[in-house]
Amino acid sequence: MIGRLNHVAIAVPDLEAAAESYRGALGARVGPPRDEPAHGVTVVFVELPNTKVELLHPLGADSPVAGFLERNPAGGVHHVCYEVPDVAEAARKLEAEGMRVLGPPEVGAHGRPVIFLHPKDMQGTLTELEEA
Ligand SMILES: CC[C@@H](C(=O)O)C(=O)SCCNC(=O)CCNC(=O)[C@H](O)C(C)(C)COP(=O)(O)OP(=O)(O)OC[C@H]1O[C@@H](n2cnc3c(N)ncnc32)[C@H](O)[C@@H]1OP(=O)(O)O
Ligand SMILES: [Co+2]
Repeated sequence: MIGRLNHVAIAVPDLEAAAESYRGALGARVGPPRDEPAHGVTVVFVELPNTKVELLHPLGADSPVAGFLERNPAGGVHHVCYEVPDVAEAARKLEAEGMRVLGPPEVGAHGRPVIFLHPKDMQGTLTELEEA
C-alpha cells in the first residue's frame, strides 16, 4: 500500500536557526516559513533530491507539537510521512487491523488529504500518510 517517503518531520525550538543549518551548513534548498493554523504548526520545507525534511514549530495554544518539544527541548524527529494512493481507504484498512487513526483525513501542507497513525501502533514513530 505505501509508496514513496514524502517527508521526515523534525520538531525544532528555533525555526530560523534550523532553516539556516540546512541552508548554510548543508547547502540545501530551503523554503519560506508557512503557518498551518489548522494543524497548529509553522513549517519550513527543505527540498532534497529524493524526499523532503519538514521543520516544525508549534503555532497556537493547542499545537500537537508543543508537548513533544517540552519532552525534547532540543528538538527531534517528530514523524515520517509516506504516500498512499487513497487515504480514506488506507484509514479503513488500518483501523480494521486495530491501528489508531488520529482523526479524519485533513488537507495537509501539500494540499492533499493526510491522516496520522498513533506512534504506539507504529514502533514508537508517529506516522503520517499523504494521498499521492
Ligand atoms: C503541516 C501539516 C502536516 C503535513 O502535511 O505534513 C503535518 O505534518 S502536521 C504535524 C503536526 N500534527 C500532528 O502531529 C497530528 C497528530 N499528532 C497527534 O495527534 C499528537 O501529537 C499525538 C501523536 C496523539 C501525541 O499527543 P501528545 O499530547 O503530544 O502526547 P501524549 O502525551 O498523548 O503521548 C502519548 C505517548 O506517545 C508518545 N509520543 C507523542 N508524540 C510522539 C511522537 N511524535 N513520536 C513518538 N512518540 C510520541 C509520548 O511520548 C507518549 O508516550 P509515553 O510517555 O510512553 O506514554
Ligand atoms: Co508532516
